[in-house]
Order: sequence, then structure tokens, then C-alpha cells
Amino acid sequence: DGGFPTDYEIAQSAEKEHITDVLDSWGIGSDDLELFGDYKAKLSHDAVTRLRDNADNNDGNLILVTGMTPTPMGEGKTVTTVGLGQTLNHVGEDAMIAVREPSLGPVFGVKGGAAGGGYSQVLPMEDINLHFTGDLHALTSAHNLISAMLDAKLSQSDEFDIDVNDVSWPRSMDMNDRALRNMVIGLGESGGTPREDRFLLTAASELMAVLCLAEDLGDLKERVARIIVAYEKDGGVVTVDDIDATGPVTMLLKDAIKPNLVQTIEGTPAFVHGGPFANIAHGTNSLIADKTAFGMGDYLVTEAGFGSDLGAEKFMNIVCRLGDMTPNAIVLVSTVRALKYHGMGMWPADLDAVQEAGVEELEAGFANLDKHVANLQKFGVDVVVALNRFPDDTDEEVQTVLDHCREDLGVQIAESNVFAEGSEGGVDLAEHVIEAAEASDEDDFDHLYADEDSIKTKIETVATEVYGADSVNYVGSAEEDIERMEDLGFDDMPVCLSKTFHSLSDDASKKGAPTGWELDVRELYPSAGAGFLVALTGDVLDMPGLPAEPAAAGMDIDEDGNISGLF
Ligand SMILES: Nc1ncnc2c1ncn2[C@@H]1O[C@H](COP(=O)(O)OP(=O)(O)O)[C@@H](O)[C@H]1O
Ligand SMILES: O=COP(=O)(O)O
Ligand SMILES: [Mg+2]
Repeated sequence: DGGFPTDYEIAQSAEKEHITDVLDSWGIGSDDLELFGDYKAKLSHDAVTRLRDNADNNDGNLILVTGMTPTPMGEGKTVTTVGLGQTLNHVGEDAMIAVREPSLGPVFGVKGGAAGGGYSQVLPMEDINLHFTGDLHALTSAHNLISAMLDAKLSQSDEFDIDVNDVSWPRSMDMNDRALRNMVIGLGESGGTPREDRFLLTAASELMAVLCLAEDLGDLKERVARIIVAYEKDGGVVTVDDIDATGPVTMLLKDAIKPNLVQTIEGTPAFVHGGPFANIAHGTNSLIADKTAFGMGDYLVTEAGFGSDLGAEKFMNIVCRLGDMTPNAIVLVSTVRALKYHGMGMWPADLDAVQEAGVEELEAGFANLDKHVANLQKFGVDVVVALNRFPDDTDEEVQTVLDHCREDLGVQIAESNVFAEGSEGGVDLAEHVIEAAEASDEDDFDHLYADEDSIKTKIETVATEVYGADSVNYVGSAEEDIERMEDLGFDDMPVCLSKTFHSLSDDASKKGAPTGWELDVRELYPSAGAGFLVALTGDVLDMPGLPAEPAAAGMDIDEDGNISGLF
């Protein structure tokens, strides 16, 4: 609007350097790289090892970017991550960026791409948002190889006494397709063993989580081997290794495990690797990217998906625990539109109506922001609020948010214009982040629960401390699933709750900071390869669907290869 160029137009007009030139001054030589054209590269195992070895994690400042409960369009965490990374370099620091690689599901669905936006994007955005370096395709093939080999065992052998109604490994596809949520397979004369099956989005595959938590190719292989694909009638588990799939699956992922490097519009190097969502999975990029980045810069700015009740909670309680990392500051992204959306109790979302609302609705939305600030402070890490300014935000609205944070909450807040201005618009935010990081005491950081806490204690801690539930009800198969986890010795694992991202609660229609409600947990299963337990709540879907008018309908390409509608 107002003639502001589209993300794609800005991306196309940006001057890109050859990726080897971008990385040369960051300790990476061309022989460390496997090039995918002039602007995308994978880092070799040797280079990853070298950079991680010279990274003393105690030196690097880890900055986590999270957000308040977003509108369905997202409030700018990726934009802020890229913009803050650019700005830290602009003001003289050495900062790396690590974000997730996009899934075609949301690209063609509602949210669009995940390469940032405006003058804070990773490039080439059209490649990154589509096929990139093939990691999502490799993960989908690897996931479905397991399915095919498992069904071959079911129909061609009696090696396992598998209960066909207790197969826990679904199929996967990198596309939002609700028609694939539930089906019967194996029909017909030669179809094999008829049974119910389903597809989940590749971003929710346990292989994605395994890729993001593995140390290296060897560790990846050991984790793949441990993945549980089915249970026998006597309760025994059947793993990927039991069906002889460990080798071929790991072989399919031999390139996907190597982290991808690209550049931002301002030439800052960025890792874009791994792509789990934070509602249906753990929500952050690979540990390999994080650990390698610390061997390249003094700052690492990374993003955790959706609101802080999802991505940030899991980053703190799962990723930092398993990866032995400590955040030095947290950036909480807020927007005028999200505050109004909460203040209006808006559901379903009507962003035009939100735009029409005024300061009164804005102030009524502070309850959501305040709850996210309070939650994050429980981890013992300083919070800096970033008010990600949109074009139509008025000075009065912006000032109202700044005053609320400074005077009512007593937290640091900076107006951020990194979308419209790139690093010029992020200096105030960067200065607050540097101040918070340099003042941080890593001993103050702590997880919300301990490894030795019971599974129920872990779930109830997240539900009451983070979501604001009064208590947890275990419905469906949850009680027997918990017993099965305990019998299998998985109760020392952290928990990864699958919950709607539209609300702090498990009810998408509840905005603000819902109180007086109870969380229903309906099922639990182990991600034995990833090393955490997944607890399903509400009606969260690991295979999203397309709306009648998906973003894809507005996309096109001309005969010269010029793309339109990708954002
Ligand atoms: N300040 C802004 N002004 C205009 N559009 C923005 C701004 N910040 C983000 N956006 C757009 O909003 C959408 C969500 O941004 P993104 O950074 O992907 O959010 P998140 O990572 O929190 O989901 C993207 O299309 C992005 O280009
Ligand atoms: O997992 C979701 O990530 P974003 O909030 O960045 O879309
Ligand atoms: Mg994002």
C-alpha cells in the first residue's frame, strides 16, 4: 500500500554478492562450501566441525526472537530476526542469523513465505520459499520410505506381531491438504494390509525434529534408528532399525543434515536450516546451525515460532536443554494490529476490522502482551519488547505501547522499523538488545521443569505457568500413553505440547490472557529419536488445510521467469 514495493520486488532489486564473497570474511573458504548456484550453499561436515570446535559458547550472545500471540498473518518475528541481525552488524557487532526454512504448506496457504519481508529478508527469497536446497523434499522421501518399508513388513512378512491399529508412523507431505488427514490404505487385491493411515505435514515429521536436534551425521543415524514406528500386540516397540530402514533413511538425509547458508538484503550471512513449526513441533532451526554460527560471530539471533507460549517455551525447555545453550536476551515482538486483535477478542480474524480499531481496543489487548512478558521473565532472561511498526500505525498508537511497557510493565521496549528501513530502522532495538545481553548473567537462566520431574508435572508446569490453565485433564488415551512412556523409560524426556497458536489457551477463539479454564491433553507419543515426548491438546492439526482462496491462487510466473504473488 502507498506504493511500497512487494517483498519480491525488493528482493529482486537487492544487490546480492556471490555467497563465497559474503562468507569469506567470516572464516569460511570456498572449499568449505557446496554451492547451489551463486547465492545458496551448504556447509561441509569438516567446516561445521571446525567452526563448532572454535566456538566457545560462553562467549557468544544468544538472542531469541519470539512474539505475542499472533494474528493468522504473523507479527514479524522473522522480519525482526533478520532486521536485528543486520542492525547488529551495522552498529559494529559480528552477528549471525539462524532461521528455519519455509514449508510449502503455509507458503501456498495463508501466511505466505518465511524469508522475512521488506528490507529485512534473506535472499533469494523465491528459492528459499520454494525448493531451496531440497531439504524438505529429502525429509518427505525419507519419511515415506519408512512408511513403505513398514507396510511391506505388515503385508509381506510375519516378522512382527504388529497391531495394525497401533501404527504410530504416518505418511508425510509438504503441502497443506486436509483430504489426507484420515484414510484407509492397502485396499484392493494387491494393496497389502488394509488399515487406517494419515499424512502429516513434513514440518511435523519426527525426522524434521531429529534433523534439527542431531549433532552430526553419526548422531542423526543413531537417532533415526531409535524412532518408534509401531507397537506389537504384546506392547513391544518396533523401531526404524527393526525394519532395516536406518541406513537408507540416513542416506537420503546425507545432504539435508548440512546447514544452508544464504545472505540477507544487507549482506549478513544467515543459516536457514530445518523447519519444524512451533504449534505441531518444537519450532526452531537446527542446533547444527546455532552451534556453527557461534563459531562465526559474537551474536546469534534466532527465532522460535508463533507466540512465546509455543516456540520460546520449547526453545527454553527442550532446545536449550538438549543443546546445552543459554539465551542472553529475549526479543518479544509485538504489533499494534495484534494488540487490537486481542483487545477486540477477534475470532475469526478480520484484519481490516482490526485496522479500523483505535487506541481503546489497543489498550484492551495489553493483557496478552503482559502475560507473554511475565512468562518469559520466569526463565531468568531479560526481555526487550520490539514494537514492529506497520505502515498504518499512528504515532499515538505507537506511543501508547511504548508508555505501557516502560511505565506499567517496567520492561525495555524499542520501536522497530526494520521492515521499512532495514538496519537503519533497528538501531534503537539493537542498542537495547546489546545492553541486555552484556548485562545478562547466564546463571540466572533456568528451565521451568527438571528432567526428573514426572511427565504429568512437566505438562502441568507448562499448562499452568505458561498457558495460564487452572489444571490439566487427561482425556482420550493420555493416561495409558503416559503409563506406556513410563514403562519404556521415557519419563526423563522433556515434553513438547501441540497446541493451537491462535490463543494462549487450547481454544483458538480465546484472545488476551484466558483464565478460569482447564487444558485437555488427549494423547501422548514419544519422539524417541528426537528425545522428547509429544502431548496433543485440543483440535490442533498436524496436517493443516488450504482455505478456499489460498495464497497460491494469487501467484504466477511469466515466460521470462518473473514471479508474482509470492510474499
Ligand atoms: N513491519 C511490517 N510492515 C509490513 N509487513 C510486515 C511487517 N513485519 C512483518 N510483515 C509481514 O507480515 C508477515 C509475517 O511476518 P513474519 O516475519 O513472517 O512473522 P512471523 O515470523 O512472526 O510469523 C510477512 O508477510 C511479513 O512480510
Ligand atoms: O512455527 C511458526 O513459525 P512462525 O511464527 O515464524 O510462522
Ligand atoms: Mg517466522
